[in-house]
Amino acid sequence: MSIAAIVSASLTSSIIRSLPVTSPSSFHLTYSLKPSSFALQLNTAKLTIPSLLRNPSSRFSVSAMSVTAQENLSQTSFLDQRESGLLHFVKYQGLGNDFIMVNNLDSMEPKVTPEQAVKLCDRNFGVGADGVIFAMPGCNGTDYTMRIFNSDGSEPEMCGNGVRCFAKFISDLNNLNGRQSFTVHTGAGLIVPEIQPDGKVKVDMGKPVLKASDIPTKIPPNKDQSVVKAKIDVGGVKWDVTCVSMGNPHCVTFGIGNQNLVVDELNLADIGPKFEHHTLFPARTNTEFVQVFSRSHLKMRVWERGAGATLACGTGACAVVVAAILEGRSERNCTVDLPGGPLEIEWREDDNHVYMTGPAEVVFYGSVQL
Ligand SMILES: N[C@@H](CCC[C@H](N)C(=O)O)C(=O)O
Repeated sequence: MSIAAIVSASLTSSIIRSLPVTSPSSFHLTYSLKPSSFALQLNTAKLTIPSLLRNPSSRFSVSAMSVTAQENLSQTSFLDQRESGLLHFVKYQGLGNDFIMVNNLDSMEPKVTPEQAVKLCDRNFGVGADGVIFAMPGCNGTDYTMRIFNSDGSEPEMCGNGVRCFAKFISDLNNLNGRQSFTVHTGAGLIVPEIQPDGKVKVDMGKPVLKASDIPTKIPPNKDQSVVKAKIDVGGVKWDVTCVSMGNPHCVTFGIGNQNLVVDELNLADIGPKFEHHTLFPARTNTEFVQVFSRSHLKMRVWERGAGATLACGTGACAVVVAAILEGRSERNCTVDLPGGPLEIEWREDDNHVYMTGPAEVVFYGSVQL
């Protein structure tokens, strides 16, 4: 696998949308190894980049592109790599949780295998991402289906930051005729994102699952089958944990006994894998370590199943607020600070659904040979 092109590290989605991409003969690209000095020079308007992604058959012929590199990038090899077997993608990030988004709207079969996803996600030898997300046709009456591979190639049921990126990706790919909300089928069931006037995405994440066997966890449950404030031994230390599924499994800890966590002091790379692979979690687990600032302001760090330490986890932030409420530590509306920035989370009493609001942005458009 080799990266054939990386386009536009600093251009925003709206600028990209308005960029005129022309017929092959008039497409001219000035490529620099430094993203900040990248420039795209185009002539008359015919196709937009999103329209190229929408209609693979109308993709430009790369052999007609003129490439100029400031450093000694071989023009021939750069173009040769783009002749066949290319995957066109858009890289998105939600609070630094980053994804390679694939237009898979013409098939229910992912265009990338789990093994290829591992290579694509590699930050040294690939594009670099926490996961690969596929936008697929809807099923069970939904508008779309979202599937995701973690950076280790495993397939989780859901991804909160990913579904916000998915919403922006879909609105770029498809003319939604002013509609800002649609339904998405996921492994966690029906998810409903809504793009807000300020560009952030609010997502109805559905109901949290609290029944131990459904999360799943083997921690002996309370009488109501939930696992709230249970003690488990991880790495020789007795941690207090509450377990929540947001479609995918989460183990939330506010610390050890009455000691409040200072999350910046944690050695996540040491303790995270011990939770993830603990025998009490038969499907492995995502783990959130939480510090409470006030009843409406929490701070968390996450060790994700199949992806390790990430800058943010949307389902994790939802699980954290559910756990904080169950443990009597917070109100139903909270700001959750993550290493990549804050998310607004609400666990609504009337419908028992969790709502997540946060950003999702384009990082760059690119093509890669699989
Ligand atoms: N980062 C995601 C969660 C992605 C899936 C997770 N690693 C799992 O295996 O469950 C989020 O924002 O929710």
